[in-house]
Amino acid sequence: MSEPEEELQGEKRESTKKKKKEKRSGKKKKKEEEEEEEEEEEQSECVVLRGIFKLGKKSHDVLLTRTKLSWTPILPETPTGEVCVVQPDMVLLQDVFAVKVKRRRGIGQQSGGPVLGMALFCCKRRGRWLEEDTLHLHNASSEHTHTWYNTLKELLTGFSSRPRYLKVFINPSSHKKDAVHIYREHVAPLFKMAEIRTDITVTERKGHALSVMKECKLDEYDGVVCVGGDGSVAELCHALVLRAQLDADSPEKPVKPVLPLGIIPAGSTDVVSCSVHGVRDPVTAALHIVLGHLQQVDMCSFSSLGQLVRFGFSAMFGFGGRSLARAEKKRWMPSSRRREYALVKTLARLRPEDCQLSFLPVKKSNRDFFAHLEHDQDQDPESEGEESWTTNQGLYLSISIMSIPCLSPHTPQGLAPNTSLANGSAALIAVGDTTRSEFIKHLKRYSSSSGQFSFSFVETHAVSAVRIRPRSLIGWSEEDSEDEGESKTTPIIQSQGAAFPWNIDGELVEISHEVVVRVHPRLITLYGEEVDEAESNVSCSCI
Ligand SMILES: Nc1ncnc2c1ncn2[C@@H]1O[C@H](COP(=O)(O)OP(=O)(O)OP(=O)(O)O)[C@@H](O)[C@H]1O
Repeated sequence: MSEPEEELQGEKRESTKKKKKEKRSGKKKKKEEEEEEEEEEEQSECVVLRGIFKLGKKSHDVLLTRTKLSWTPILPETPTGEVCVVQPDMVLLQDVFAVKVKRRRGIGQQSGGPVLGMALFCCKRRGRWLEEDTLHLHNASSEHTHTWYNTLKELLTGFSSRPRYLKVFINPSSHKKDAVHIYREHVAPLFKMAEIRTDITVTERKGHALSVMKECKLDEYDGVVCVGGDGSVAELCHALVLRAQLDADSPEKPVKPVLPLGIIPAGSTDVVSCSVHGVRDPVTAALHIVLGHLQQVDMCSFSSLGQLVRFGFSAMFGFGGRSLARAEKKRWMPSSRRREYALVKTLARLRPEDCQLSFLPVKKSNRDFFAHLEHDQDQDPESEGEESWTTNQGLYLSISIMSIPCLSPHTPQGLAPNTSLANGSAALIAVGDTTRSEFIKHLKRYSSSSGQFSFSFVETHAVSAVRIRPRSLIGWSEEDSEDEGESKTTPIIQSQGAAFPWNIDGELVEISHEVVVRVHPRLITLYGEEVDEAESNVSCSCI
């Protein structure tokens, strides 16, 4: 064998050896990790405390591990000596949000009193509803009870995602004007029980929350809470991202806010709240916050002529925008009547938009990447996995871009059931020109089970960006002002001449020129969890 050949063989042997070594060390590492996991599991299942408490009238053998508290009734021996095996009941500590020492107190007595035992305040699940539940454990020994109380408190402080200090914004003008009452009645008592401090701002006008968020000292808080409807939620989400951008001195690129946002629903539709809770319920929402359930959520930026309009979750152009613009002009009507009136009127004057629609589809591999991404991984896939822009010119009755499914009691599976909270893309739903009756058929299917997209005039795509360039110069104001009277609302973007109404997260935004929408994967963290369907108890009778 010649020298170079020998060298080559040597190199090959070396590389095979290296590979084998790497494989061995990989296997070793995996084994070590598995052993560590097992050890952790064993440790968490190790009994931390064991003692006797009365639950109800019966004495129980109570065990506390790092993850759960379980109890089994202590049964007297049967005369035959038979052993009766009873399965223990248990509560996971991840569902416990407070523990208190119980004392016997006379009328008017504020403190002291003999110890009776402990009360554990937990969260019980009923479908998607979270409810408060209390577990009473009685033992008159002060020492025994305090040992358990202190240990439980220490274990509960280990849940690092649970907030201790929250900045709360309440919109007193939301929907039925009962946001303050909802907060006081259903949310404040839970926060108090969980020893969460709050700093409350009752907003006085549109944009108030945004201006407070731009200036307040954020680092002392663990989270922000919004009590209001979708408009308030949108303002706070926008404010959180803007503030993060300002803090990071990043005027171009959106920056992920450090603080999560909790949403207490007090609006008329509560689409964002429904999408992360599955129900419109202030107690469920408050318990997600108290227990620190975090869900990362994709957001979009909406810009026109290179200027940021706002950050948000959804936008509707065409029918959705025009319908909202009509509803806004009848603000004095009750919200459900207003919505029905606007829907019917917009259907009666149904007309397509002549525009150029361009979009950047998301590659399947990119969607899979997000589906498998772990919560704590922080990669920037925005630049990856995109195909090239697709452009269509034509007539559209409606174009929607939604980065969340937009669940609501009216549309239990969402306006965009084909997207999820954190899949790194948005659903583009483009409804081409068709007859009024076909369009109504398509709309009606949203409130039933499915099939809303199985029409030849509807196309859907998973996208990372969309550009809509209206061709017609006839905007909203020119066409509709003569029969609608004066607008009582001020659009966020004032424009000169004809402008097109956009519905961005339920807020009316009037824009004259093209709009570019970009998806920003997992840009914001909300308190809640991914749900696939909202509970529905309403039906819309207007169409
Ligand atoms: N005190 C206030 N008076 C008037 N508007 C306010 C006040 N505080 C906040 N706002 C603004 O009101 C707008 C609408 O609020 P919100 O979405 O909470 O109520 P809603 O429109 O009744 O609910 P929904 O959007 O679910 O129909 C938001 O843009 C918010 O900035």
